[in-house]
Amino acid sequence: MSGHDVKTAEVIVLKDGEAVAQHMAHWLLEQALAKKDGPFVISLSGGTTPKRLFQILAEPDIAARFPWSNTQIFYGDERYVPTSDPASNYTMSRETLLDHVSLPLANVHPMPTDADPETDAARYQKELQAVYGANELQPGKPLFDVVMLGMGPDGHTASLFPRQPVLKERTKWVATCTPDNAPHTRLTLTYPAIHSSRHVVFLLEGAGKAEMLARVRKGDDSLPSCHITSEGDVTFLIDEAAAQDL
Ligand SMILES: O=C1O[C@H](COP(=O)(O)O)[C@@H](O)[C@H](O)[C@H]1O
Repeated sequence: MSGHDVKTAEVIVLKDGEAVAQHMAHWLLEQALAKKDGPFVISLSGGTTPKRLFQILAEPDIAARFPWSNTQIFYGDERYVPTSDPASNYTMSRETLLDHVSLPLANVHPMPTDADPETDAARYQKELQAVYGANELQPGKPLFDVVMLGMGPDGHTASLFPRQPVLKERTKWVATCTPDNAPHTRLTLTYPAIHSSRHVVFLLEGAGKAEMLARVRKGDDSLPSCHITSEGDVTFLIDEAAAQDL
């Protein structure tokens, strides 16, 4: 996988959403097994796209080989709702994946949503810092092995929404965002936190993603997804429907 930003990113096109989810699951297993010098740290994306991937990771064939005890699970964004709310990204991942594998509880890091958004963003940053082992991001020492991302119909990714102050955040690792046209306040990783990664992988499927993806690849910098970078590599793993305007 190669390319430090969305314009130079490798684009892998597979037949359909099932093929994308299968490819990602096997690739993640390889990455996790290859990680020998510390924990395998992953940030999961939210929304509906990763659901099938999570189910595949929970199937016995992969789940039995995945080094769960060496894996730390974080989230790229969260809707500021209780975990009982069906909009919770954490809850979707728990129901499809976490409840079905031998992952120590201490290795799962849902974004907290029980104080207030600013306090909880700061708490989550501290939780990341504890696993990272430092309070400042250092080039050459990526925070994440893998950051999974999706993309919304307005070009948002994680909860980096168009025109929001969070897009200018260069210091915090986690921040709040209250989008104009989405129902919930969000917590989100910021650009610098996502940049501190070995691999960023956008998972996109369906014709609904096609136009936005084409605009991102052409460099429409009004779209938050356009500004995603990684000190490692950025890859688009997409299906044929999402690729139709490329
Ligand atoms: O709001 C969100 O949307 C994007 C895309 O979601 P999807 O349902 O089209 O897969 C997602 O990546 C982000 O994490 C989420 O919170």
